[in-house]
Amino acid sequence: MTDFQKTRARFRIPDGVIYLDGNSLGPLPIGVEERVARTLAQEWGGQLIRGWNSAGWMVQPGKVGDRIARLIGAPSGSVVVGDTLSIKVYQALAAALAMRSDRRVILSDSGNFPTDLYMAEGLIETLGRGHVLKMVAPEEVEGAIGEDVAVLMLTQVDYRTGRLHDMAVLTAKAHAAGVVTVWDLAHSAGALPVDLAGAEADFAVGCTYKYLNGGPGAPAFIYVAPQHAATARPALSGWMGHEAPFAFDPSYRPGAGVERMRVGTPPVIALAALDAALDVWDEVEMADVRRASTALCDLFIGLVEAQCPMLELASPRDGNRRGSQVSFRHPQGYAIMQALIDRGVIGDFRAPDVLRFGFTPLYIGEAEVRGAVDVLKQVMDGGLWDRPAYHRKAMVT
Ligand SMILES: Cc1ncc(COP(=O)(O)O)c(C=O)c1O
Ligand SMILES: Nc1c(O)cccc1C(=O)C[C@H](N)C(=O)O
Repeated sequence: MTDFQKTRARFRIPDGVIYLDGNSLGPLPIGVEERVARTLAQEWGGQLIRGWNSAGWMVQPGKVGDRIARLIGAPSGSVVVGDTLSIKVYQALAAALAMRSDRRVILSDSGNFPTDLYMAEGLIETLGRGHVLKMVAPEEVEGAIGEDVAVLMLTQVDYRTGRLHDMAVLTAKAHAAGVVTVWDLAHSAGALPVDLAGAEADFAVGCTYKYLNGGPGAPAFIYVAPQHAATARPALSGWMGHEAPFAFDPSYRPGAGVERMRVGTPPVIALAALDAALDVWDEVEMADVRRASTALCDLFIGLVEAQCPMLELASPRDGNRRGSQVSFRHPQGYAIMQALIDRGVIGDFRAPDVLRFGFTPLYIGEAEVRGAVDVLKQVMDGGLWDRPAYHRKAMVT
């Protein structure tokens, strides 16, 4: 059984802050500071260009990928890390479309994160072959899977509501109709148990700055199912995905397996930070994380509904259908969130009216949940959100 008291001591959270936004940016794991300092001083400073070999910088994307693979039910050698999630979405979708070149529909849902949809739109234009992006409501996805669809592209956990798609059921339905699947695990990796191999997912991507605590701008990951890895077409054919980058061949030959999804030079310092951030997962069982996070979310929902009845639950009530976040709606959601942040309770706001709170037992416990609801009640009962400063929108919300 995981001891979450121990894992909490591994994160740097400022005094007086209740941090409920790890679903957007995870907090700083303490070991990261030392590791980055070592990478800078000993590796970059001491080894200079030799570090690509002697410090293992060149093989980091696959090594860190293997550590993430373990958390998402993927076999070793099937995940590689680098670039941003938007780029990885593009690559996975392009490779998936190439596998189903006789069809033209990309099916997604209105709960998907905008960048995934934007990248699909851009790819459609670049391909210029008449693909269409078909969007349906999340609950209509299953019924919309048919033999016209080339690729089903979904984010497993809805960034706004936390609603959780059943990956195994939707992937099986997709495969029965000859549809290739692309799963975005941005809000799932490190939040709940994911079983890519068990679900027989074709492609998956995700970011590492949320529940994996890799830091702002931490590189993304991509998974390619082993049976596709030797034939998947990497749309972004950069030299690091080449079979032999240092042969400096004038034409591209894809590298072995998932390595072909690498593009350019790996972000060595960010990868070192991420590698150190992943250490905490060596001590925890994902099933324990899930059990504890569901309990924290349930507790939060119960307390908010009892004490702040003017807020309307926007997340599924059933913990099995929810990720690791809880959202409530209120027309003054933005100002309410600013008032909370001002009082040390950090969640976030998503337009038009969603107050979003992420819970992870790695550093959040029952006391923080109760403390956050106390502050929320004070803000609501006292109308403390109704100040001009709380209505002014910041650049990043
Ligand atoms: C589902 C999803 N996809 C993509 C992104 C962002 O991608 P990127 O890391 O390229 O900014 C996010 C959050 O920022 C997200 O929640
Ligand atoms: N990636 C982000 C960023 O660069 C700035 C601000 C927020 C983010 C986020 O991660 C947003 C997040 N994906 C969301 O679910 O809203």
